[in-house]
Amino acid sequence: CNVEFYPSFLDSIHFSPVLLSKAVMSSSSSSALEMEIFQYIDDHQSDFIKDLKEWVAVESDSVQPHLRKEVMRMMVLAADRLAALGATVNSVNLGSHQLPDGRVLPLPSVILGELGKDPQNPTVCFYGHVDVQPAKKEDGWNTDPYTLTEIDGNLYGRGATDNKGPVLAWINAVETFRALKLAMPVNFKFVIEGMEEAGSLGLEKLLEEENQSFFSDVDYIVISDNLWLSNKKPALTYGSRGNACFFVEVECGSKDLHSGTFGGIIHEPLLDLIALLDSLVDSTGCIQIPGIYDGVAALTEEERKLYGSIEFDLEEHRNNCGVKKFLYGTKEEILLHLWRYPSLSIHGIEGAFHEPGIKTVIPAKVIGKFSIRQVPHMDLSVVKQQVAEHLEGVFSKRKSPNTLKVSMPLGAKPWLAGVNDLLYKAARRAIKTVFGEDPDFIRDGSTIPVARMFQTITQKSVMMLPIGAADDGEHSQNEKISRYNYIEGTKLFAAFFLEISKLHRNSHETSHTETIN
Ligand SMILES: C[C@H](N)C(=O)N[C@@H](Cc1c[nH]cn1)C(=O)O
Ligand SMILES: [Zn+2]
Ligand SMILES: [Zn+2]
Repeated sequence: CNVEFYPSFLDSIHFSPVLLSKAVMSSSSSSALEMEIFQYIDDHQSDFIKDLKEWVAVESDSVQPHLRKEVMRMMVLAADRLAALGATVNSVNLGSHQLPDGRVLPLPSVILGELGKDPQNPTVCFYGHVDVQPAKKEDGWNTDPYTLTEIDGNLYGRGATDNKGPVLAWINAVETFRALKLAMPVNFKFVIEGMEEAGSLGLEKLLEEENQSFFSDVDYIVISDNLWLSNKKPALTYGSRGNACFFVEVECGSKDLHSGTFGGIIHEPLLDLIALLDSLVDSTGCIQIPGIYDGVAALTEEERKLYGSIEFDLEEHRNNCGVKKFLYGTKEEILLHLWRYPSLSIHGIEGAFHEPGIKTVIPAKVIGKFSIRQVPHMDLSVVKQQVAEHLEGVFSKRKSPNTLKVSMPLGAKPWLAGVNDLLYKAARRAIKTVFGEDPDFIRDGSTIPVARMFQTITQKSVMMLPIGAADDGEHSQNEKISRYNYIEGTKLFAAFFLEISKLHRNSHETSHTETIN
C-alpha cells in the first residue's frame, strides 16, 4: 500500500508555516492591559468552572434520538448565556430530519449571536458546538460523565473539551472585557450548533442563506474544536480531514432466529457482514477498496520536509492512546497517516447481540458502521461509488441470498487553509504572550464539517485555535480539559482579541495610506 505514488497536488496550498515562524516576530511580555485581563480571569476561575459544570450536566448527546430534547435544552442555555453577555441572539429553526428507521426528529436551532458593531473593529466570528458524543458511566468512566469532577487539576466530564469548555472559554473572554468595562477590541459573531457530532445537519443550508447577511461583515472565522498535537505545547491548526460515514446492512428475514434450530442451514447476516467488514482494510492499515487512494494528493518533497520539522513525541502520543504499538514507526509516517492520507475505521454493528452473557440468537438484520476520513483531493461521490462497488463485489462472491444495502448517510469534506494572513499571525502572537512559546502549526485528523463549509461559502479566512491538550480524550472515556488549559485558553482568546484588533487596524491604516498616496 504505497500511498505516495498518486497525482500531484500542493498547488492549492499557499502556505509555509516554517517561513511564517521565521518572519513573524512577537513579544512574550504582557502589556498592562493584558495583565489586568489575565488577573481578572485568574480571580474568576471558580465562576468559569461553575458554568462549565452546569453545561456538562446537560446530556446533550446529538447521536441518540431519545436525548434530542436535552440538546434542545442545551441550546436554550447557550442562547441565554450569550444574551446575558449582551449579545443579540437569533435561534434559527432548522426544521426536522428523518432517521434511517423513518422516524422524524426536530433539529436543534442554530444560534447566531452578535455583539458590537464598531466600524473601526474587525468582526470575528466564533464557531462552537454544545452537543456531545454519547457517554455512560458503564463505558468505563471513573466518574459520572455528566458531573464535572476535578481530579489533580483535570476537569472530567463529557463535553469538557469537546466542545463546551472551549465555547465557554470564548464567552468568558468576552465577559472579561465587559466586566472590566474595557472597550471591545473586536465585534463578535457567534455560530453555536447542536448537531456537530451527528454531522452538522442543516448547517450548510443556513450558512448559504446567511452568507449575504449575517456573514457579510465578518472578517475572520475562528473555530476552537480540536486539540493540540502534544499534551503541553499549544498549536494552531490549518487543516482537517473530512469524513464519509457508511452503513452496510445485511438482512435475511423479518425475525431473529434460534441458532440451534436454524444455525448451519442458513446464510447468517452477521457472517456476511463480518466478511464484508473484513474486506475493507488489511492488517497494515491499508484500505482495500480499489481506487480509494487515486484521488489522494501526492506528497511533495517540500511537504515531507515540513513533517520532519514538526515536534511530535511518539511515546507521549502512544501513552495518550493507551495502545502497545502504532502501525507506523516514525513520526513522519504517523503524522502523514493522521493528517493527509485517508483512514478507514469500523465503529460498530447495530443489531448484533452485544450485552454481557450469552444469547444463542441469529440476528435477522445487522448494520455495520464504518467511516473513511477524507483528504485533499478525494471526491465524496467517487468514494461512495467505490465503496458500494467493492462491497457489492465481495457480497456477490459469497452467493448469499440475503439482501445488502449500502448507504452513505454523512459526507464531510476536508479543509486546508493558507496561514499567511493576519488571523494566524494574531493567534501566534497571543499564544506567545500567554504560553511563552510559539505554537506548532498542525493539521488535524478529525473532522469539523463546518470548517470547509465556512471556507467555501463565505470565502473568509478560517482558523482553528485549539485550547485542549492531546490527552483530553475526545469521544473517549474520561474526557477532560485541564483547569490550566481552560483558564489559560480563556486568556489566549482575550489576548487574541487584542492582537487581531491591532493587526487589523494597522493593516487598514496602511492600505488607507497607500490609497491616499
Ligand atoms: C473534531 C471534532 N471535535 C469532532 O469530534 N468531530 C467529529 C465529527 C464527525 C465526523 N464524522 C461524523 N462526525 C469527528 O471528527 O468524528
Ligand atoms: Zn467537537
Ligand atoms: Zn467530537
